Amino acid sequence: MKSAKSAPSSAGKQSNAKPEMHPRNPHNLGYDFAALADNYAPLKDHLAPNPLGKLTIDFSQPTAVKALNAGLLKHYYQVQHWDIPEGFLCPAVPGRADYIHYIADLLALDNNGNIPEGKQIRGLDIGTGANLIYPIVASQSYGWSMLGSEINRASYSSANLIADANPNLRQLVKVRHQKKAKAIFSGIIKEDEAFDFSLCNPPFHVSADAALAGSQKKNKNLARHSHKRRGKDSTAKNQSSLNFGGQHNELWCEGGEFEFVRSMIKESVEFKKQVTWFTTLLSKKENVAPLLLLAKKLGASECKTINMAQGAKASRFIAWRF
Ligand SMILES: C[S@@+](CC[C@H](N)C(=O)[O-])C[C@H]1O[C@@H](n2cnc3c(N)ncnc32)[C@H](O)[C@@H]1O
Repeated sequence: MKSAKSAPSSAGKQSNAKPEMHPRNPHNLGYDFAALADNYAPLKDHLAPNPLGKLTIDFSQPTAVKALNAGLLKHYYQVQHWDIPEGFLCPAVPGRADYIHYIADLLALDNNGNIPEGKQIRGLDIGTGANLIYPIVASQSYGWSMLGSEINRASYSSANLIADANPNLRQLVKVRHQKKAKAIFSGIIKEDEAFDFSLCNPPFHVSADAALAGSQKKNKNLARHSHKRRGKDSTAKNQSSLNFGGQHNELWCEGGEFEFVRSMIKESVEFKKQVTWFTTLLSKKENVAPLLLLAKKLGASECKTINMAQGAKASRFIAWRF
């Protein structure tokens, strides 16, 4: 494995993460809106000073969040053309980047503490979404080859369009359509393929109703914060708009994230010779112990929980290998 960077001493740390982003995360210092807009002009239309006179955007407005993302992806990841269809999940880039940097630390454990870089490192993103966010960050941060899988036709087409529109992505990123409703790895990983890791941001709600309620709660909070930040009236229109998008079938599946990851762990046994580290985000802390227990029962030789934090928000992913 080629390596240029060393993992920080916190590499592979399994608990008590500090409330800050990964040290290599370029979004650690917050958004420099002026610099982003200089590099991506459409963002200018969405900038306004907050009550303290600092430039910001209205985070409750989907078009503003989308413009911020396009600006971030251009500035930090050399993505010249990025767009998603209306209503699809618009990712918060800093948190997604954290997952990738912690995976790099995980891989460094088997590489004398050095972060492996280059296209010989292969990653698989289960459910890459219409936005292709993880393959973008992984390929442009570390030069890794990434395969994204996606079950939703429209998301699959959108992810492919993004890769096609950017030669730096197309060189390293492939997307495959998952045709089987219940499959995770099967139909995606070919017999002669091997991956250093898989990652996943699973659909986490148990039903369409729960997904809708979750989105509405999130948007209400954002509209309230945005109102405070910008000293503007928060309107009913703001509160009902889906700022971070997320078609319901992107955000929910039968049984929620627990069932999704349970299937993933069970299916991972069949692919244990082809994937070194299996990983997935878990939004609910209480799902960690039973799912890792299942992995152990099915023969995993090593299991980890990697805690992350973006400001006040704690998150985590689990990792297992055979
Ligand atoms: C929460 S979204 C994550 C999207 C994107 N990775 C992100 O982080 O913004 C989950 C995605 O998984 C997709 N999905 C659900 N089941 C799947 C499966 N069995 N195989 C591949 N993708 C699947 C959904 O269509 C959706 O795009």
